[in-house]
Amino acid sequence: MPIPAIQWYPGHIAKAERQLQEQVKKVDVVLEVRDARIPFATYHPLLATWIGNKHKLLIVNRVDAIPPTVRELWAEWFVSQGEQPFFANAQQGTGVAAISKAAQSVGVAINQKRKERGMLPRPVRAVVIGFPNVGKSALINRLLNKRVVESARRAGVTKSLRWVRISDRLELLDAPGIIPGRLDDQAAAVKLAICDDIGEAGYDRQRISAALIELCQELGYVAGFEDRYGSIPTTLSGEEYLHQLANEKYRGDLERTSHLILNDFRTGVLGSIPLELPPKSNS
Ligand SMILES: Nc1nc2c(ncn2[C@@H]2O[C@H](COP(=O)(O)OP(=O)(O)OP(=O)(O)O)[C@@H](O)[C@H]2O)c(=O)[nH]1
Repeated sequence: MPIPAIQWYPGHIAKAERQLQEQVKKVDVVLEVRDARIPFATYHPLLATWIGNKHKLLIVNRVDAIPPTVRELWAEWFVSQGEQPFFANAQQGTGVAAISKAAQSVGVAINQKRKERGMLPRPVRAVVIGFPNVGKSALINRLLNKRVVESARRAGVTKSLRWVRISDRLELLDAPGIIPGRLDDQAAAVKLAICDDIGEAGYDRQRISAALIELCQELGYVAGFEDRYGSIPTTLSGEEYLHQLANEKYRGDLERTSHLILNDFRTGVLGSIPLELPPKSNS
C-alpha cells in the first residue's frame, strides 16, 4: 500500500504542545481520553513526560463503536499494563459517573495532605485531554451535566482557561487540552485520518479510504461491506475495491466513493469496527 500523504505543520504542533503542558500544570488530575477504535494511535509517546507524577485517569471513549468482545480484550490488556481504563460513550453519557467519582476520589488524598499542613480542603482540579475529535467536549458536557462546551465533528481550538465547578469536590478546566498529532508514526496518522481526527485538508481521501478497506480485511471486519455495498473486499487490494465500488456506484467517481466509505465507517453504518486490537499475551 502506498504511504498516504499526511501533511503536518510543526509550528502548530509546538504551540499545541506548549498549551497542553500549561493546562496540565494547573491541575491535580488529568483525564486522558482515547478513541476505543484506535487506543494506540490516540496515545502520544510524550504524554507520560508531560503529565509527570500527576494523577491520570485513562478514558477509552466511543466504546459503542467497537464490539463488546474487543472491549473486553482491551480491558484485560490495559490491566496487564498496570492501567485501569474507564470505558465510556460520552455522547450518551455511559460510564461518565464512574469517571467523575474516580476523579473526585483523587481529592481525598490531596485534602488529607492539606489538612496535615493546616490548610482548608479544596476541590480537586482536573483537565480533559486527548487527540482532536476523541470526544473531549462531549465528556466535559456529560461531566457538567449540561451542554456548555461546543461538541462537533471537526478539529477544535482551545479557548481561554476557565474553571467550572462540577461539585464541591471537583473543578474542571472548561477548555479541553488538545494533544497534537504524531509526526513520527505514519501508520498511526493513517488511522487518525480514518477516524476523522485529522483535518480533511491534511490527507488524500482516496488513499485513506483504501487504507481503511485494507485494515478491515486484515482484522476480519468486512461483513458490513457486504451488507452495505453488496460485495466483500476479500481478494482485492483496498485500491482495487475502491475502483470496483466507484464503477458500480458512482460511474468511477473515486472521490465520492471514498467519501461514502469513510463516512459509513465513521457513522457506524459498516458496523462496530475496531482498527486496532491489543497485542496477544504470550501466556
Ligand atoms: N458514537 C459516539 N460518538 C461520540 C462519542 N463521544 C463523542 N462523540 C461524537 O464525536 C464527535 C466529536 O466529539 P467532541 O466531543 O467534539 O470531540 P473533541 O475531542 O472535543 O474534538 P475537538 O474539539 O476536535 O478536539 C461529536 O459529534 C460527538 O457527538 C462516543 O462515545 N460515541
